Amino acid sequence: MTEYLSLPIDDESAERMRAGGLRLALVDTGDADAFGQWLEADARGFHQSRLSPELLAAQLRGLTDRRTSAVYDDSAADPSSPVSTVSSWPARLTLPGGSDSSAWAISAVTVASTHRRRGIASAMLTAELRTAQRLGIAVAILTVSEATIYGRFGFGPAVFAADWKINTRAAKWAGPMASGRIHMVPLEQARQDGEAIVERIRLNGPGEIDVRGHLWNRLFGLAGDPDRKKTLRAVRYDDADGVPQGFAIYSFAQPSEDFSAQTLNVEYLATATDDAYSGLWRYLLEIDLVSTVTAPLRRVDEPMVWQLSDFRSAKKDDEQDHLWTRVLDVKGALEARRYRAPGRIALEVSDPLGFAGGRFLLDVAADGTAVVSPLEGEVPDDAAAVALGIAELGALYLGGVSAVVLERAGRITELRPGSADAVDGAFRSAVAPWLSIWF
Ligand SMILES: CC(=O)SCCNC(=O)CCNC(=O)[C@H](O)C(C)(C)COP(=O)(O)OP(=O)(O)OC[C@H]1O[C@@H](n2cnc3c(N)ncnc32)[C@H](O)[C@@H]1OP(=O)(O)O
Repeated sequence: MTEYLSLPIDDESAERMRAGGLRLALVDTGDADAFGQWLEADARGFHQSRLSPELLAAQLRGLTDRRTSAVYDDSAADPSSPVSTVSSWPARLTLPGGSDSSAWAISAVTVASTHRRRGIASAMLTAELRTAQRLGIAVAILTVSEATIYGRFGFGPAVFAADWKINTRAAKWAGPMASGRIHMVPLEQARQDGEAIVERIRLNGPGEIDVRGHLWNRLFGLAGDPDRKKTLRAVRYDDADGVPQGFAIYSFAQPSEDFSAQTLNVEYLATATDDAYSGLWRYLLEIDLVSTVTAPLRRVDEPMVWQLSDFRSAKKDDEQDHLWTRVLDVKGALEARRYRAPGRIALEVSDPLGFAGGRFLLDVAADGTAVVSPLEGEVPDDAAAVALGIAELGALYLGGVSAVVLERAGRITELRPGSADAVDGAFRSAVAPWLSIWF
């Protein structure tokens, strides 16, 4: 489906921009000049360097599958350079229960520092949400630069990630001994073999999206960034039958004074089996001339910690919100996922922006599927009941946030005692949701 690329720009936001002397438009990603200016504006918005010719060429080639919007100020000194950027596409988001569904992924939200705080980002984001609704997509998602921006648009933090730091001089491997073997592989080969592995495991836990095209190439340093490519190494894990079951990409940072105390950074690690997981972690933790392994953007409940002789040798350097979720269609979103326990839950959802609020009854069957119907009148006697904002529903959606905690924080209200616990019984995921990349 490519309808999302050509659907006309949102009228309401275009009108709002026009009233302020600005022009909201779709960017033709086949026009190298216009799209090149957009890509430069995007890099400038995140305070990144100007794009090298290689990086520009790779992005011009690799990002054409995104709906690309810009705001222009025709009175500016350089009117061809956008004063605001955003891009979006329908990603496949893994939901609790092992299915996936279309989610509107929003990225590259920038407003030039000359034009900030005039409502441009608000116009762009509400345009994105209306566009997703017009396409019949029930949920919008994004990874954020700051946790302060998106709550007002109805997004809640739903997936968290941790940066791990392991002291490899203290950590001794105490986990299972893997039965397969590790192969050094060129980056191009890891990219090729890795694609099938990642596709095989994508539905294993909620929160992941399909990583393809430019995003996928970028992981391997194959998206026009020669500096990144220079530093990366790749290994593949094959099981005892010779079948590839995992891979890792990593790089080294060398300290100036002690050559035997280098830091290995795990750039990406994907495994399809527990055996591959043990094999690759053990390999990464036992490399010579390394005293520290850092592993950013990993699971908050990484099993590796339980495979070390010294539990304290692995610490979280950081743990923070990663994927934010915005429900645009309560029925569509809640019926797409599965639940852990049968029961009935009444949800009174408020949405100040008017996209998806209302009163709903969620009926979960014994097989974990659910039907959502509008709730009119009294809450049925046998139902739990909570009142919550759309951002809180977004936070709960993938099963990684506790309704009991949100209730204690005053973020959701129990309309019947014990209802937050009932929500958790149905909504929580056995494994913490995880998303392995930024987008
Ligand atoms: C998914 C992603 O791409 S995440 C990346 C987000 N982008 C960046 O971090 C790049 C640097 N920052 C920027 O480009 C801009 O500052 C943006 C995009 C964050 C905000 O753009 P603006 O056009 O200034 O926002 P806008 O004027 O629409 O602000 C809307 C509201 O959000 C608030 N707001 C905007 N930015 C921030 C912020 N960084 N922190 C807290 N509040 C903010 C505004 O004060 C305003 O509040 P109000 O409605 O109560 O008055």
